Amino acid sequence: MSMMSVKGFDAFYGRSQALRNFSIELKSGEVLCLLGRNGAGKTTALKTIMGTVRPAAGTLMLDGKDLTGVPAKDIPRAGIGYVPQGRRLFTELTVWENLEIGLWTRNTNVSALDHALELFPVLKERMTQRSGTLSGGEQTMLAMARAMCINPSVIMLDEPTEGLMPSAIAGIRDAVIRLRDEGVAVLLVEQRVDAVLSIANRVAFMDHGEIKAEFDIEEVRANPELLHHYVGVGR
Ligand SMILES: Nc1ncnc2c1ncn2[C@@H]1O[C@H](COP(=O)(O)OP(=O)(O)OP(=O)(O)O)[C@@H](O)[C@H]1O
Repeated sequence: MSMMSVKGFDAFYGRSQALRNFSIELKSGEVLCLLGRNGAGKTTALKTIMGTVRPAAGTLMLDGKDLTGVPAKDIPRAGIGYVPQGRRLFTELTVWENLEIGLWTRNTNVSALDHALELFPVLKERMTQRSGTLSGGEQTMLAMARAMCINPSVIMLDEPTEGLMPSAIAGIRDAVIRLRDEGVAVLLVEQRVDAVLSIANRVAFMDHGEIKAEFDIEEVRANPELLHHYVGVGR
């Protein structure tokens, strides 16, 4: 049973504070949705966990291992997969080459790749295609498959369905649910209320770099005005 724990992250861009005492706990087999208005600090929270933004204070633990201050390049090796906003694929490289980079990252073997392709069979037929020419949904699937190639205990997804058609969104949602059911801990930044309600186990509301409140999804379903209250969205 895997567990990631972030405690008391502060982060700054110059003199402006982007994270304030940011703390979350995430267990294997659950999806925690991070919700907040534009600029609340959601992406910064993920980048700070990945080590590309250095926290001024706070600790990061994964399965009892202290990852605080570990260089960004070693975070995926420790088992944290990341699908950044906009996917960040190597668009000039083929599907296979992008996946290979995932495998090299943690020296995982082909079983990790087989598993990723089982989740996203559409990629199997496109291994030699340049990834920049994939559809938006396929690109997101490739970014998720690449993250799966490290056999992650935790996977963090930053608005994976942004800009996708409804049919592609459903595919991504199913994939996230499968990852969760396989015991991966999922941290999801997602704006779509219907997606949040259908896949999250818990919701953490963020504002001005801080977690303001956290609820089990049942509480949010029973009190949808919470969404309006914290992020200004209705149903
Ligand atoms: N590289 C940077 N340099 C300076 N300020 C930054 C930088 N990146 C983000 N910020 C600022 O930090 C704050 C938090 O940004 P962040 O991208 O984490 O928010 P977000 O909640 O992910 O927003 P969105 O929903 O719009 O993606 C914003 O005020 C943003 O302008």
